Amino acid sequence: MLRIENLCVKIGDKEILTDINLHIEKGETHVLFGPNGAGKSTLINTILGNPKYEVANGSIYFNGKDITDMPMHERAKLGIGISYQSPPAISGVKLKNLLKIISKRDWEDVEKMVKHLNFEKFMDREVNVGFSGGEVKRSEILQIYSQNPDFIMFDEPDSGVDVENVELIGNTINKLLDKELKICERNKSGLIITHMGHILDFMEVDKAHVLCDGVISCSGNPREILNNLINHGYKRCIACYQKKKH
Ligand SMILES: Nc1ncnc2c1ncn2[C@@H]1O[C@H](COP(=O)(O)OP(=O)(O)OP(=O)(O)O)[C@@H](O)[C@H]1O
Repeated sequence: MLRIENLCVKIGDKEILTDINLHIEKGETHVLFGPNGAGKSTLINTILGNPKYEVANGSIYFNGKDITDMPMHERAKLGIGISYQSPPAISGVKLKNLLKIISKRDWEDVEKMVKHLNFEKFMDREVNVGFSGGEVKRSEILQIYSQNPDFIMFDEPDSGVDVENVELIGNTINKLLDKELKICERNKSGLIITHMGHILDFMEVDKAHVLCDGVISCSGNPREILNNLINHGYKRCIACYQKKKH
């Protein structure tokens, strides 16, 4: 579904991502770990086509199509979506009305999801205005469910969220990514960015990557990598990346 080859990304004169290779098949969900400033947001913004990020080298393919130079709105039309870490508040627009505009699903299904996320009382409120951290995450999940893209990036869906809501968000992401189906029957793929991996207690992912200083320093079994991070922090990953670099 998504293939990234030898991607180098700059902001101004500064190279932020170096030689990124990433392949996420249809039906797969990958997780991206990395310390602060590693380049995780840069990677997802580049996949989205945010013009602030310049692709200095390499290519991005989506369902076989080269989207490296494609504008953001066309990528969205192809089925690339994001659930943001800190989306803006939209004064004057009720959540219910926004959902009616962006939704590609039957309204009945959206209402079922509203109920599942215990979000009924937020439908008549202005989007994200005065929402707590956990409420913003649920609002984002609801919006991405309504838009129904095929490839979904979740930027830190578990940060600032209490245990009950991490479980609810994890279960909902599982639903969004067709996790109840066999991998060959799924139509969705995902990329999840997380610092500490709490969300992984409630969902299955297929592969993990660690990004250090703009380089993917290792990829492999998510649980193994997460246990390593819990026990040793990013120190070992940075040492590993420095060994590879020299
Ligand atoms: N406009 C900019 N000019 C120069 N450097 C920038 C600019 N925007 C981002 N950077 C740098 O790019 C690097 C990667 O930032 P990015 O936000 O992608 O990291 P991240 O892994 O998402 O971090 P975090 O986990 O803290 O959110 C950082 O060193 C950051 O300072």
